[in-house]
Amino acid sequence: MKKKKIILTFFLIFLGLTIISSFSLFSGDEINHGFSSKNRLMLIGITGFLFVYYIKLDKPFQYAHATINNDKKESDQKDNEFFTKPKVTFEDVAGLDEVKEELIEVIDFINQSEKYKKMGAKIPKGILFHGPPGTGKTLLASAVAGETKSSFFTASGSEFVEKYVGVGAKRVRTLFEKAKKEAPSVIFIDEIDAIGAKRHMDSNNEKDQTLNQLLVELDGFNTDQTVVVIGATNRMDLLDEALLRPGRFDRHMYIGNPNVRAREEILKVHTKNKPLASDVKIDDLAKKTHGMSGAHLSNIANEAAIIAVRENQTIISIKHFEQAIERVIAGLQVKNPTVLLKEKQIVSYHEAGHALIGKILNTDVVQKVSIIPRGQALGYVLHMPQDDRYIMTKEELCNKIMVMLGGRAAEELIFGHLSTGAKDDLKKVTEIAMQMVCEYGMSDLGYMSNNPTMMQVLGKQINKEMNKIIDECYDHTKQQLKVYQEELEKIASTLMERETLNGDELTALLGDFKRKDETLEAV
Ligand SMILES: Nc1ncnc2c1ncn2[C@@H]1O[C@H](COP(=O)(O)OP(=O)(O)OP(=O)(O)O)[C@@H](O)[C@H]1O
Ligand SMILES: [Zn+2]
Repeated sequence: MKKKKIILTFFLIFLGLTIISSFSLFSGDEINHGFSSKNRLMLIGITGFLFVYYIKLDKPFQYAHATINNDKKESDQKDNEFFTKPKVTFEDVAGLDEVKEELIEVIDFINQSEKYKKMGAKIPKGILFHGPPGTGKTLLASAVAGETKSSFFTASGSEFVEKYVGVGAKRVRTLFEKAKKEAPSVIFIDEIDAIGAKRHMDSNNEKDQTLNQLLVELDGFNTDQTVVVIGATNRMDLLDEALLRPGRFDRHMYIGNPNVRAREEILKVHTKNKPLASDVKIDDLAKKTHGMSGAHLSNIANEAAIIAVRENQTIISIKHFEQAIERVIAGLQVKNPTVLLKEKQIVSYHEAGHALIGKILNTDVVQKVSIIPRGQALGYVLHMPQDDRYIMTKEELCNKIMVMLGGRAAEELIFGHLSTGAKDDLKKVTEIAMQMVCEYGMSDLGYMSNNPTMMQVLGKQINKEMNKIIDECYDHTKQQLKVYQEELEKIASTLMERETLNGDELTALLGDFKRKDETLEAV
């Protein structure tokens, strides 16, 4: 290949020179020198063709070059390991005002570290974000780096345990070394519970070594280095005490699910660059998305846009958002479901039971009842609380249980037997009853506050109290359904026919059904 290339190089030089000389000779008499313009054109054509061939021949050299580039890329990648470019600032983080306010002090420390160092002030180097998933912990940490134009290093606790098996402790050291070298920097360790969970007294396993290294690193850097470490977890209760001690992760910030105002802000951020129809009212959407996290809301905004594109629309309307909410809450709609007629009947009564009890007790607003299978559910009722609630009374918790038992009670009332369809309902009911007894002191056992020793000793009595609550709620639910059986049949048969009813349709279908309230009092 090399020989061929050398010969071709010489030949091309020779041809090139001939063409050049043909031009200089041409200044005189072209015919005398034997270079007609036709010949010259032919010569240029042949040279061009050979040149292309020459370039093709050169390809292996290019590959070699590419390999060198790849090697360089790999070494760059190693250098950039853990490093992420922060693309957001506080403007991109909606709501969370109290947390942002607290973080302003940290930002000031990074931006004006000299001011603090002069005063000998020790600024918290370890901050712990804790709270449910998808509430913006990662986003917030990235925004701290963005606001301070710091280098941003991210790692996940589970990565140290799963990806870097055997070298977790070494990777932690590397992470801190890099961050110190690039200071000012922000280190973000997500899922910190994966390495920071309580150590076992007798074991010296790899996870413990990684955690020990993390503790060493946290203790190791002083105020001269402007490095702030932010950890995040959904399970703060699992963390080793040592990690939370002063000087380590000693500032704890709870990042919870957004309230209605924050949901509105988050939806605004995520619909900012999307063409919205005039029927989309962000404040209404915020009310309809109770209990959802920022990640859910960003998902809904994106899903609504995708649905609109799928329908060949140029703007996103409220109907697309409603479909997106359903998709996010209830899962994907099952295409061509094969549900037997008998099953469809059972599901219709089951969902009608939930919806009707919700209406009777006037708990949350029923937004939709459907027997179209979604995800693993054969039917579902979407209900949303009217307002954000922070305190609930015993009566309200019982009402919640009754709505959940409405499905099972309707099945028993109409068909005289039970089915497996109430599995999830029963799980949720048991959870609430357990909280009522063990956390809220709402049973005859009185105040308990989730004390593990007490729970062990009183195990049987706790069960008895929980059963008492659930049984009473179930009896009451069945009574209600008996009184309103006519309405139950009406909802179920409409569902059989139309498969879905929205909140307004349900209200219209029931009319002034509460007229029976007096009868119920007498039951
Ligand atoms: N307050 C918020 N403002 C704007 N967007 C938000 C907010 N909270 C969450 N989001 C959106 O949700 C996405 C996921 O959030 P993020 O990854 O920060 O949550 P997280 O709390 O770190 O979750 P996890 O605990 O599961 O790691 C973000 O990329 C963003 O699009
Ligand atoms: Zn149910």
